[in-house]
Amino acid sequence: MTSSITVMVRRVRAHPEPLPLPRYETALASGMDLRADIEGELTLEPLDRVAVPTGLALALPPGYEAQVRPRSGLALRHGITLLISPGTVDADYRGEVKVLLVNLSREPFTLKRGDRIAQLVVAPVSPAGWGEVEVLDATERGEGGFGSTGR
Ligand SMILES: O=c1ccn([C@H]2C[C@H](O)[C@@H](COP(=O)(O)OP(=O)(O)OP(=O)(O)O)O2)c(=O)[nH]1
Repeated sequence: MTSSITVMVRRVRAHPEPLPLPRYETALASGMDLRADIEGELTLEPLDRVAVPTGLALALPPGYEAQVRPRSGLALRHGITLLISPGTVDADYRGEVKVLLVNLSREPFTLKRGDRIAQLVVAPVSPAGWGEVEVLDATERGEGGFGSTGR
């Protein structure tokens, strides 16, 4: 069992019926579902793109990020998928977390208030510096990529 960290969260939209905070649905889940904090409904026509508000602003501890990732079920059922995946929420970002969606289906897609539209994965990050060299160390993979190991 790994220890958990505390992420400070602020609701940025006042509403008489606030949405529940994201939570892990199972004991070992890595993502917490984000909900659409919209008034009523929002319809995306085919190829429409929109930054859907979640109503949440975060203060992640230094050394952490949050990744906005698609939910596979949503993509499969409705043909709607995240335009930018994963999105990155930086530890110093204090604005509202938004989910970038594009409707890739041929049909309009309607979101309702509280629909779970993406998942948030909180993860540690290592700051990296550059070590510039003329020759990189040899590895088994070498320059092979993009399917070089077969199907
Ligand atoms: O799916 C996303 C992606 C980003 N963000 C917020 C949090 C992040 O910290 C900020 C900036 O994101 P990013 O660094 O990806 O954007 P950029 O295009 O590089 O803009 P900037 O110049 O503001 O960094 O926008 C979201 O709310 N949802």
